[in-house]
Amino acid sequence: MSAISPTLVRHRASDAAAIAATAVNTANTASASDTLHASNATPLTVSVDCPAKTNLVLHVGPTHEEWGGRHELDTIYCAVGVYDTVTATAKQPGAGFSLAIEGAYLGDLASSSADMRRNHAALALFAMAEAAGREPDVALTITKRIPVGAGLGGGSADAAATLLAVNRLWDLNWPVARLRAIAATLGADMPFCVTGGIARGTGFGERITDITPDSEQGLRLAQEGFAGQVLVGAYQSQLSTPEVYHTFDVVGAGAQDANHLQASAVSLHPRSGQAIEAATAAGARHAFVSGSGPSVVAFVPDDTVADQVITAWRDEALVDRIIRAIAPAKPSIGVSH
Ligand SMILES: C[C@](O)(CO)[C@H](O)COP(=O)(O)OP(=O)(O)OC[C@H]1O[C@@H](n2ccc(N)nc2=O)[C@H](O)[C@@H]1O
Ligand SMILES: Nc1ncnc2c1ncn2[C@@H]1O[C@H](COP(=O)(O)OP(=O)(O)OP(=O)(O)O)[C@@H](O)[C@H]1O
Repeated sequence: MSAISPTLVRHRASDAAAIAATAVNTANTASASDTLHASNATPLTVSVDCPAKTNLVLHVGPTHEEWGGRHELDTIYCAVGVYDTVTATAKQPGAGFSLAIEGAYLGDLASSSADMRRNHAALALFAMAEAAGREPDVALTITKRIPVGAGLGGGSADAAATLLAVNRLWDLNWPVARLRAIAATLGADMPFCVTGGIARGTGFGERITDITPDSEQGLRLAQEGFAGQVLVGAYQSQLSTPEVYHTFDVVGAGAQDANHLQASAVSLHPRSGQAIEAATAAGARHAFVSGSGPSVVAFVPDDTVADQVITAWRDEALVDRIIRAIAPAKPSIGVSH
């Protein structure tokens, strides 16, 4: 795959909201007549900006049949300020659901064979409808900015955003614990994505213990450089999470790797390993494969080091796209009537 010159994209929640306001439906567009006209009571459209996730530590243990063959994990999740935006708009009763996806980097979501009913956001809507005993008469739009199949939990973020949006759209106001319980039936990363921030994940990743910034562990992580400016090195190619885990079962973890999946991700996508070495040499405090990869996350202490890492990645074309963001980050919910 010839590397294109990486483009630099900056993300702030306000940017995400602004871009979301101009989202244009590109598939399965909801017809205007399906959408309920303005009413004075409940919100008609709820918009959620939901950040990506990375893993500051990802220790992988044995598989468990009762978890569908998933591995036992002990991980530190950290939400990263690259945001997808999901909007949920009430439709006429019986109109059914619709899903539109917009964005410049849609990966395999752009293919005509992508089944909208299997999209993680649609699955989250169906799970909420079942739990609430309602029909999923909601028009969903997703504005994607989180690279797809990158190890950044993009699908999980969209699913979590949908849970949060529908919880508000239908005035359910269910607590986080209930939303996380529904999220855990959909995917390992999703319960964390409901709240973002920093948290420990155990089980297959779904058992969440929040780590607040002012806690001893939160302060220690910040002192170690796991907070502030982050550079994400993203790629046109994707990695399959199941394939990375299967490769881990063969090659194991790198002796010094905090992310036990790093060695298998790099064996499947060597450019990620080169990007980690270049970022470290350029002064990054931490550089590692994000989750199951291939994207690379680099925590940098200041603009000078950030520019050095960007130059190193660009000069040697070690990544295809560079995203600057802040970590940790949290979802934000907006309501319009
Ligand atoms: C790699 C991580 O992103 C790290 O946070 C997650 O472990 C993966 O989370 P995810 O993509 O939400 O994973 P799921 O959608 O639940 O599972 C996808 C596939 O990944 C593998 N998988 C996932 C989680 C886990 N603890 N062990 C696994 O072996 C399994 O093959 C599973 O069928
Ligand atoms: N809303 C969505 N956004 C992104 N991918 C989705 C979505 N819905 C379904 N998918 C599918 O899920 C697959 C994994 O996408 P995703 O971006 O979540 O990967 P990932 O970031 O590697 O996930 P994780 O880090 O949780 O393993 C993609 O191949 C895509 O086809």
